[in-house]
Amino acid sequence: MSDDFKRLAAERAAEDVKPGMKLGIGTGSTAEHFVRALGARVRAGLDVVGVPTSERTRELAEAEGIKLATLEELPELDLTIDGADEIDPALTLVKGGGGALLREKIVAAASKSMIVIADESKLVDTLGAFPLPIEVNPFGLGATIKAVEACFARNGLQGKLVLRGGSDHPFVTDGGHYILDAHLGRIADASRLANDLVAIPGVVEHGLFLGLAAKAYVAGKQGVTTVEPAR
Ligand SMILES: O=C(CO)[C@H](O)[C@H](O)COP(=O)(O)O
Repeated sequence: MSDDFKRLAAERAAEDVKPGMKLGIGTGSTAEHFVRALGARVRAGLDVVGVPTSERTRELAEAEGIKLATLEELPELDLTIDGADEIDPALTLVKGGGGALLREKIVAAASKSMIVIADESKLVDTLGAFPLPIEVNPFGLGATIKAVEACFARNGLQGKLVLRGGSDHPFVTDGGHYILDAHLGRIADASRLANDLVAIPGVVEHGLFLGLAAKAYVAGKQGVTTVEPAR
């Protein structure tokens, strides 16, 4: 069911793509539905160029026959379409469940607009039930973990910090980094936490996306709903 909702949201977003657009293309199972829907439109004659946010997305987009470029070649994009792990009423997101948060954030920030696609289970009142992914440089991992824990304490937060994949076989991102998943439960002030996390030298990026999403297409039993940021 949830996968059908993901597909519906993705197909709705594919309708917003206009000829000539330079597109950021997200990562994850919802984004994969978007890539397939976009591929169908491309094969029917739509001329667009996409910048993928992961190697996984690149492979699928290539297989779908979508013209691709890098962000070096196209540093300004019209629209990015991507999934999310959590979406709050301000359209602040938690992303990175699929491990692509760094490239996803760089691509979204280089886009004039970002549309989030999701099934309704991703809508939350307060972020934090989904573990917050924090991408870190492998160098000095122990010191970075201590600094991240101190940052949580300053922010009145506590919870397990788990190295994705475990210490024997850590998950490695497309950029060669590790991911720490922070089980915080509830993030009352995402903006403050985001600013504190990026100030830690070993932190490359975190999965809080603030002020990037213009709207979300969220699909559920009632069909696809357009969600805009609550002011
Ligand atoms: O941030 C992401 C990948 O880094 C994904 O957008 C997020 O994990 C949602 O995934 P899915 O669409 O599979 O539910």
